[in-house]
Amino acid sequence: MITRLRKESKKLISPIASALIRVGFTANAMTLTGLALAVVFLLVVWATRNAFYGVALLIVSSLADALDGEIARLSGKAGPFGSFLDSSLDRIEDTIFISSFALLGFQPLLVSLLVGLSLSISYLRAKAESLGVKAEGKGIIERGERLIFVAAILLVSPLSFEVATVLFYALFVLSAVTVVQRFLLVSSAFPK
Ligand SMILES: CC(C)CCC[C@@H](C)CCC[C@@H](C)CCC[C@@H](C)CCOC[C@@H](COP(=O)(O)O[C@@H]1[C@H](O)[C@H](OP(=O)(O)O)[C@@H](O)[C@H](O)[C@H]1O)OCC[C@H](C)CCC[C@H](C)CCC[C@H](C)CCCC(C)C
Ligand SMILES: Nc1ccn([C@@H]2O[C@H](COP(=O)(O)O)[C@@H](O)[C@H]2O)c(=O)n1
Ligand SMILES: [Mg+2]
Ligand SMILES: [Mg+2]
Repeated sequence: MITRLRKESKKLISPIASALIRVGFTANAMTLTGLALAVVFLLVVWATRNAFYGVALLIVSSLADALDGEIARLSGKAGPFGSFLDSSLDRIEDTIFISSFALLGFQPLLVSLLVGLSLSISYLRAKAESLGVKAEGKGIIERGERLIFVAAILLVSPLSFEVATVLFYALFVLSAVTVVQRFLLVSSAFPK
């Protein structure tokens, strides 16, 4: 869903990306910055057991994920390596952000299953694209939506663990639905 925001978000993202290019930031440096912020996020949540501080890091890391591509495009350096780096590090960041729930009292088994669902959503897109099937924008909960859910759960958990748990289960179910949607998208594209 949020992928459709891409055009609108350019108004916000492009000026920041241009300024960063002027001070010498490269797309790959921004992609790596997103990962570094995710690692710091995990250390902060581990040390404080309170996600409130981590949310700011998650937001900036997410912003870095939106910025890296824009820096690449505006500097005319978008390419296959950057695409590989961006998507690969996204998976590590997704793993880090979701795994932090285990530090906040969520059921570790469900947390690990949710990590698996999140990675499966992205794997199915990658496999679909390798078979020539477009999967971008397909599925009820893509990465942008997942990040928003994760941020909401982290923000709410210190205030009401019950509400955070409802959001966690909602994210879990929506992620499972997205896996099925993307699976059906690809399986229906080819003769059995
Ligand atoms: C109810 C309240 C308590 C709500 C609380 C939540 C708030 C705190 C808001 C949190 C916002 C923030 C945490 C998340 C939003 C930012 C996020 C939308 C930006 C990153 O978007 C994802 C990015 C991913 O696309 P990309 O092509 O780089 O990567 C692909 C993706 O990983 C695919 O995954 P999937 O398979 O689809 O799951 C992989 O398959 C692909 O391989 C891979 O390439 O998208 C980039 C462009 C976005 C579409 C544009 C959106 C930009 C944002 C609007 C920019 C602003 C974000 C600010 C940080 C928001 C500030 C919020 C404010 C503080 C409230
Ligand atoms: N280090 C990078 C990061 C990204 N790219 C290019 O941008 C595309 C992703 O754009 P987003 O707006 O979704 O981040 C990616 O597919 C690459 O083409 C890059 O070249 N180098
Ligand atoms: Mg990106
Ligand atoms: Mg990305």
